Amino acid sequence: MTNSTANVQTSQSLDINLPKKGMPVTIITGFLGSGKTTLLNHILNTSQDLKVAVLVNEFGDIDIDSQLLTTIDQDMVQLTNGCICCTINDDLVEAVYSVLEREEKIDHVVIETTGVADPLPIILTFVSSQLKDVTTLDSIITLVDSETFTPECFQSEAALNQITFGDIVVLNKTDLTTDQKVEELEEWIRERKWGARLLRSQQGQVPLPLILDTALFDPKAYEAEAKAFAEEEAHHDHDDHHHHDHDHHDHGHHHHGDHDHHHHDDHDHHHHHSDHLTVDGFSSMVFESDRPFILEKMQAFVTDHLPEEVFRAKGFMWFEKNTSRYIFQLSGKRYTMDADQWPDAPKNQLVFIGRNIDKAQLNQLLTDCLAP
Ligand SMILES: Nc1nc2c(ncn2[C@@H]2O[C@H](COP(=O)(O)OP(=O)(O)OP(=O)(O)O)[C@@H](O)[C@H]2O)c(=O)[nH]1
Repeated sequence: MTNSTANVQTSQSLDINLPKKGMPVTIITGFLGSGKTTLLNHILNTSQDLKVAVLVNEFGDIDIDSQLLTTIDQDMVQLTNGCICCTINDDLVEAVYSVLEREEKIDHVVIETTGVADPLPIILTFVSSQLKDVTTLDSIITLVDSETFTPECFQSEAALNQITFGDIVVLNKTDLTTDQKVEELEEWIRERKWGARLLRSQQGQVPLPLILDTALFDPKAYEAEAKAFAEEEAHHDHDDHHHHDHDHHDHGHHHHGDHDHHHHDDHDHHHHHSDHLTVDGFSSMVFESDRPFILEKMQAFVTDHLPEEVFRAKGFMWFEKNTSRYIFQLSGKRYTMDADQWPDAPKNQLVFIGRNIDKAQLNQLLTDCLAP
């Protein structure tokens, strides 16, 4: 189709000019530590011909996830395989547009949601906002930790909703549990979500054709909720005096990487906020230090003194008399520390997530592990 833009209405003409209209989008959800980032890395590593743009929605103030995908921390970064990664700071619509506006080839957008959030607001943003005209939601993938997941799961409504919304449910970490437990889980999930595609995996290793370009998402299932969502958004927009322009009619003027977010901060009508406060009773605490840890103290802390309320932790550790960077991953009772290299000056950077964390106490325990 060429030269037809002159005939279309102004409000649509820019969308039509958008190079990546109709972009397929996959949303990855799943509870804390279930393997979302691992699956994302699998997608990035095995999708040779497919150019994937990644949007990361982080819970916690530092950006560990996008650093685990690559080693640069800006709003939008180039991954080593040429894919791009963008952090959803405040505004999902903005983040999606900044991807669609890019000139290089992109075939698919994958969004990793935070483990503690209900994915519904993100889904509804795609089916009810202006994004519905420029993107196609392909499927919602829910990751499940087969070892730790139980239907009573952490009394978290979000964890259950994540399963209800999954078009594809990946039972991950099957290496840590028995076949029988996996079968029971599958049965339970089938009862809760009829027709979902169920897959089993270790380290998120699933064949990409089973999870990308599946067209399993059904917008009709969300019609009523989408309507209510759109009305509520309109209502909030109406109340908001200095509301910023959500229409991207001026998108041609944006320069990538310098999106101005400060005017979003003083109002919270965006349900898709990656909010740093409390989601479903969970909160996060960030610990950063330019002093190294003492290895023995840190190990004793992790194995013996970690408060029970901490369910998930991750980040980078620096130890005295040691030149490696350690990637720390803790999920439930398990943790790993994998050595690699510092991309720049060493620095401890950790995020702890859990319910009712005593932040002052946790901060003190960690400070006590630092070298003098
Ligand atoms: N044993 C085992 N470990 C796994 C598997 N998949 C992922 N892991 C590990 O589980 C931990 C959590 O994985 P992530 O991919 O970071 O989980 P996530 O869902 O992104 O975590 P959040 O972003 O905190 O919600 C990491 O240490 C992974 O290496 C698996 O199949 N088996």
